[in-house]
Amino acid sequence: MSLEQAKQVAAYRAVDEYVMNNSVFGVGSGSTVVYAVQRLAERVETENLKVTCVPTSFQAKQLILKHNLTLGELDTNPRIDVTIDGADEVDANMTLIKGGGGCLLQEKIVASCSNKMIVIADYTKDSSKLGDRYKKGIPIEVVPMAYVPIKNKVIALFGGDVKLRSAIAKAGPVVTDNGNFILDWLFTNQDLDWDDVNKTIKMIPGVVETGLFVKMCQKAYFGQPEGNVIERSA
Ligand SMILES: O=C[C@H](O)[C@H](O)[C@H](O)COP(=O)(O)O
Repeated sequence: MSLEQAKQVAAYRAVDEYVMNNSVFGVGSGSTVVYAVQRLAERVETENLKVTCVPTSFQAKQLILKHNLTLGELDTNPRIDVTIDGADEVDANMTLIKGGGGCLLQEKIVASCSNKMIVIADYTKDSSKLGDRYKKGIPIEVVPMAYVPIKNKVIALFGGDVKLRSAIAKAGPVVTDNGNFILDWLFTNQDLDWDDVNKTIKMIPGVVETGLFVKMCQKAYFGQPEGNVIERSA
């Protein structure tokens, strides 16, 4: 079974178990979420479900529109029943690294407004400690003018190295959906207190959000090479 099929089985399982009629659904971002929205669209069609979808990125909004699903926003739907989102890595304590695809701020806002946050991923995201498998570091979304002092402060506080993320199809840095830059912090100590790290980095002026999701996710589904799905709960 391919990696894509592993993503698909996890996404389908989560949507089948968690999305209910007359509910508000937070739509995460990334390649795995594409399958979740596909499955939701099938269920809306066949079961005539009424679901309002709140996006976590430009990509998520486009997915909702493409499948003719009902688009909502936090102004009108400040409470979300369940958000289903991908992750770059999930550790044994259900702490997540997110933002590998440049989306993390709106994802964290929507997750924070959700009764439940469910992660869908393939088996390569399942780790014991952060950094075991995801080697690109922890994304930090920053206000552009502050990226150099933030980089220096993160290194002084916690060590490792920090890189400004470069765009691929554009000269210069990645610019997020919110007009900010992304720093990737390549940490070396895997035994840090991630709750403390998250709070400390967030207090640096100019930091908008970190890709560390601590105590936010209740359940993760990992699609396996054999086609089965492994679940982990917080
Ligand atoms: O920035 C992107 C988001 O945080 C994604 O949810 C995360 O990178 C996982 O994406 P994928 O499902 O493509 O591995």
